[in-house]
Amino acid sequence: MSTATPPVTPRAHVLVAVKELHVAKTRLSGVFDVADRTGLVLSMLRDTLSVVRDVDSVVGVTVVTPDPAVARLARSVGAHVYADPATPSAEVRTDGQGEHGLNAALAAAADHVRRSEQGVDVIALQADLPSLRSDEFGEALAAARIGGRSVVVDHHGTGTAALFSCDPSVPLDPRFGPGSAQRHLESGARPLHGHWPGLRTDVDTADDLDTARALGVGPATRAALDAATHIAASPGGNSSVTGAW
Ligand SMILES: Nc1nc2c(ncn2[C@@H]2O[C@H](COP(=O)(O)OP(=O)(O)OP(=O)(O)O)[C@@H](O)[C@H]2O)c(=O)[nH]1
Ligand SMILES: C=C(OP(=O)(O)O)C(=O)O
Repeated sequence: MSTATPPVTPRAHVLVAVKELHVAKTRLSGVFDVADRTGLVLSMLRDTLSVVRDVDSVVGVTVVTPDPAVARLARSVGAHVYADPATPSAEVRTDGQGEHGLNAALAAAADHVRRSEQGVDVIALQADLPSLRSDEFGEALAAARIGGRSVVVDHHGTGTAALFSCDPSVPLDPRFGPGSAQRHLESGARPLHGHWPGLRTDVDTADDLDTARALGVGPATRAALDAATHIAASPGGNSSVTGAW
């Protein structure tokens, strides 16, 4: 009789945070009206979740949100919801603590997942990755599994597309917010190197949207963009024709 320990199959749980829709994607407010902006946020979330769920070894996805419409969408595609008590909106915070609510909610959700699913890898992934491909996320996850805490820096080189904790003894310790790449690296997260343009392209501005469109966006985002009324041109971007993306 063999006494060899069977290999442990890696399992991952992905956390995706979305704030209250009425204050989401404010940097796109000069481009889309509130209804179209809300539609785009939900559509990018739908595409991001759909890709992540296709990745082998992803055993769970949790959307961290105070927003009921976001929670409904999450449940409708089989994701869990971790209720984040609404904090004062980032746009009205003047104390430099606008991201405190986000990081506290992600850390609490990560602890909750780790208590419920022993030994699972935990990843905080941006919600606005309409060009994400499952092979990119799978490769990044494999690289993260070398161990500890690691980070995929976004396409601007300043933000964080994804933060991984692939060691149950290492807390996720999220430090999202403007300039978060540097904070994650300075706090010991290992940078993951790979050609993952879709994973790195989080969409906050009209120029980001142009970058994502050039890569190709998922079907929900495509439909939202087709349906949207483009209210202003992207300064410096390709979207100079009002009404056409
Ligand atoms: N659950 C939760 N999610 C948050 C919170 N703050 C930000 N987020 C989400 O975290 C991600 C990055 O946030 P931001 O860049 O601040 O917001 P954004 O809506 O992407 O864009 P802007 O409004 O233009 O800053 C987005 O998916 C947000 O919806 C929060 O307090 N709670
Ligand atoms: C909050 C972040 O993202 P965004 O680029 O959406 O501001 C971040 O990169 O930490």
